[in-house]
Amino acid sequence: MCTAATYQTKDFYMGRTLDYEFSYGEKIAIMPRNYPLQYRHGLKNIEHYAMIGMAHVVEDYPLYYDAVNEKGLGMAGLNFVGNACYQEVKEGAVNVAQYEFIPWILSQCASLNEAKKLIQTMNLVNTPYNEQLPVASLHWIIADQSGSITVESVKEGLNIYENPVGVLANNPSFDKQLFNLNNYMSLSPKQPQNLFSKELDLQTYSRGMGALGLPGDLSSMSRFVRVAFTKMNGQSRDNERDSVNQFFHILGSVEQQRGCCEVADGKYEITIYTSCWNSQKGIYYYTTYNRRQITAVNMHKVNLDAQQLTTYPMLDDEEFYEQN
Ligand SMILES: C[C@H](CCC(=O)NCCS(=O)(=O)O)[C@H]1CC[C@H]2[C@@H]3[C@H](O)C[C@@H]4C[C@H](O)CC[C@]4(C)[C@H]3C[C@H](O)[C@]12C
Repeated sequence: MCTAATYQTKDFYMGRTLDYEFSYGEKIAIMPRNYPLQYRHGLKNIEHYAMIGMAHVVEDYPLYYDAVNEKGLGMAGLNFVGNACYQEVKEGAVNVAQYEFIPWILSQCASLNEAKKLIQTMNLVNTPYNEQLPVASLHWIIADQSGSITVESVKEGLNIYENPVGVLANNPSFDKQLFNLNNYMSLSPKQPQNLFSKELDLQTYSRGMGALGLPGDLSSMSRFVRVAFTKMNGQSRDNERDSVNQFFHILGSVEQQRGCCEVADGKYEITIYTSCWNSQKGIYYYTTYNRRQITAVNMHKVNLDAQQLTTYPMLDDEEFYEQN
């Protein structure tokens, strides 16, 4: 399972949890403007926007899971197993392999509006990166300060949904996730009133009773509701430290602890990492299952006019702060 969210304070933040039972080996990868970005089906854009994100890097090529570009447009791919369906390669079409979708958009689009237009021109195809790697079954959230969309390639074609919540989880399709929120409209951070019956003297005997009914399980439908509620009601000051901290708390509401979600005998899905980027500043923050300390990589600290990819290992060891 995975969950992605956006968050607006003074700056615009976005990120995701990456939940899985094994890791492909992740790195934080900065693709500078002159990295020779070539596409599988013949498209090329040599000079492009720079981007930073989490990727599995093969042969110096970043297979991005999530990333943000220097213009503040961000994107994350989340599992959409059983629903994702890509096209066959078509002669004469703008064929974009599923693993190229993130760099294809982020290298060319400075805003969500530009992304919406570019997506209309694309034929998203099922080409795998190589024979060792499967075709990933994903759907995507794309967002900047102006809003969010969800992109789902299904057997009927490409669906592009406005995403007014700025949240994405896994199955089912986004329209159903959004509709499901109707079931929770009475939830509130305030204490409830007794609307149950005038004849009964019902009392609020604990704080937090306004959110009674907020689903606490790990299913994606429930995580969608939980993150939406936490994000929509969460409060923080608007400076960097408080915004980033608050963002990690929002996604912390759907973290997966080892042991609670068994996917095969003795195999458990966990939150391998959580990311949060500041779209304006190009800073990519992350925590991992073992490293709760927030770690930051700033894309503007490398030469963004270079040609080579810069990668940083995803640090995964906890450093306890010894106070005495
Ligand atoms: C498994 C990851 C998604 C995690 C997730 O959504 N879990 C939910 C599980 S469930 O639905 O609820 O069952 C996805 C997100 C991004 C994916 C990776 C990226 O798409 C980049 C490449 C794409 C290649 O085709 C396959 C390897 C890969 C390196 C992908 C491996 C895997 O599919 C990743 C890592």
